[in-house]
Amino acid sequence: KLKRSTQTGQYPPSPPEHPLVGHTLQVPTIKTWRYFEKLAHKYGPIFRLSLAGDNIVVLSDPADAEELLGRRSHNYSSRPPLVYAGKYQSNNKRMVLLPYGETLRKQRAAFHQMLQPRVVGGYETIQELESLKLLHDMATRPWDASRHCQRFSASLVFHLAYGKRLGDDGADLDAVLNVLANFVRDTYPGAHLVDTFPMLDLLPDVLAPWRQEARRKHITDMKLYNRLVLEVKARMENGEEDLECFAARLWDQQAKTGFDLEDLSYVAGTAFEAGTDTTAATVQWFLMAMLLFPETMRKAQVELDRVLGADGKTIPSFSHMTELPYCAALVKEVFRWHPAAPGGFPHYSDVEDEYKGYTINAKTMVIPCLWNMHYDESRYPSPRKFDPERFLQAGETLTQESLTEGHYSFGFGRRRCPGQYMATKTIWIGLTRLLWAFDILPALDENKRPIPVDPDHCTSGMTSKPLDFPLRVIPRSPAHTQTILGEFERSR
Ligand code: HEM
Repeated sequence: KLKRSTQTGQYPPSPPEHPLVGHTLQVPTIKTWRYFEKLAHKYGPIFRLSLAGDNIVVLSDPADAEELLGRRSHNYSSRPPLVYAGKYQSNNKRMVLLPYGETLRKQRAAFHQMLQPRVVGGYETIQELESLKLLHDMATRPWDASRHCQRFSASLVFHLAYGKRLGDDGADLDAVLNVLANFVRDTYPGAHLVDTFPMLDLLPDVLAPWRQEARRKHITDMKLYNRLVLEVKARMENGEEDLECFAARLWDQQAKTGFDLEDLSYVAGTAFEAGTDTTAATVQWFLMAMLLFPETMRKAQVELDRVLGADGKTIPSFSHMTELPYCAALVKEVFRWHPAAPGGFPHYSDVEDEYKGYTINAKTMVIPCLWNMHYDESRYPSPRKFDPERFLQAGETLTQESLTEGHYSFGFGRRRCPGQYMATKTIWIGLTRLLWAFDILPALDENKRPIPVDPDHCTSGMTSKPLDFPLRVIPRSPAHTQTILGEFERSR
């Protein structure tokens, strides 16, 4: 629990707290960001919570996040330590959970090399191929939209990491989705008692069965990730020298980076873990937005027909991006309207700091609440309305990089998402092609009335996506379907 410091200023405001357990019993474990929204209205853009022994400061104004997590990033670039998921399940090597230091620096450098704006153009072929498969799946099995979104994201990042596609029902897909499900569960706040009471880590193995369980998960994850990167190595040795994927680049540079098999496996695997759910959630939020704000879909389709012709013969590709400003604005509005990680990823401070007259203790979890930033009336008028026009009025020139700007969905400072340029292009091609190909409409009940959908019906956790909702995905014309089926056949 926070104690009043003697020399420095006061702590940020906070709701009344219990003398022993702080705010632990008040903070809901589901849709925590909506609770943060209420607190920000009452206590302002910087407030404090004390949760199960952790000091937390929640930031709701991007200017504060840019100052603390950006300009003062030397102090706010760590992550809260997780004994179960970080130390044992990940052997202190999983990037998303790493404290600030040498291992993180090396892993981020490897990511940067593979994902900086200058090189992401190299992945366009993969993105066009996987988004074509998404259209094909939607056209042939429209009732399974949510699974197609999952597959699109998983297969794309898998392809990028290991240079091969995920089969529809292959063992790889199940195995990697299983690792992902474990990871999401085990890093959720409160998932393991030892992370609330780190003292429990002092217990010997016989009294701490959770430790063996976490180590077993590490071994299972490693078996899969080792196999995948070793397969890439074998392919390179068997003559596929031009294999274009993360794992291949990591093997190329191994002498320089000094990564061992385990490091290499984690770096490639991390791309998959961090990139899959976030991308899938964004596509699913888009589908829901189209049901709720159909006029924005129509406007995008008018723009697409003007640029590509209304005959359904030309599928949009990256070469059309600058001619489609409304589609780009719509993509940005999806990131704004429902960020995939609405609560924000926690950063962690190393030493005590002073900001706007407040003391922020060492070892404080600093959470940039993306939801509050995106629902600030003064920045985004009528924030609940999905309105791409808000990004067009600024009159900015459109570049691929600008898709990451104007919203905060990729976080802040030195821990900002290293996949952001790749991710925005994936989302752009996926969404633009869906808009070109389909009318995305509410499902109808037995009386032919639209079945309402509610964005509040969503999952909670580090990422959030809508719970399955009914919808109709209808090809815009037989010619559109013909083009999709024809192009898909040619791509096989
Ligand atoms: C729409 C898709 C995506 C969204 C919304 C998203 C969002 C985020 C956010 C909010 C963070 C935390 C930033 C912070 O701590 O301030 C993050 C971290 C991360 N993202 Fe993404 N991401 C997406 C896709 C991807 C992809 C495709 C990759 C890799 C290919 C990726 C790799 C990572 C990694 C490795 C981290 C951890 C960085 C660190 O801890 O230093 N992400 N992402």
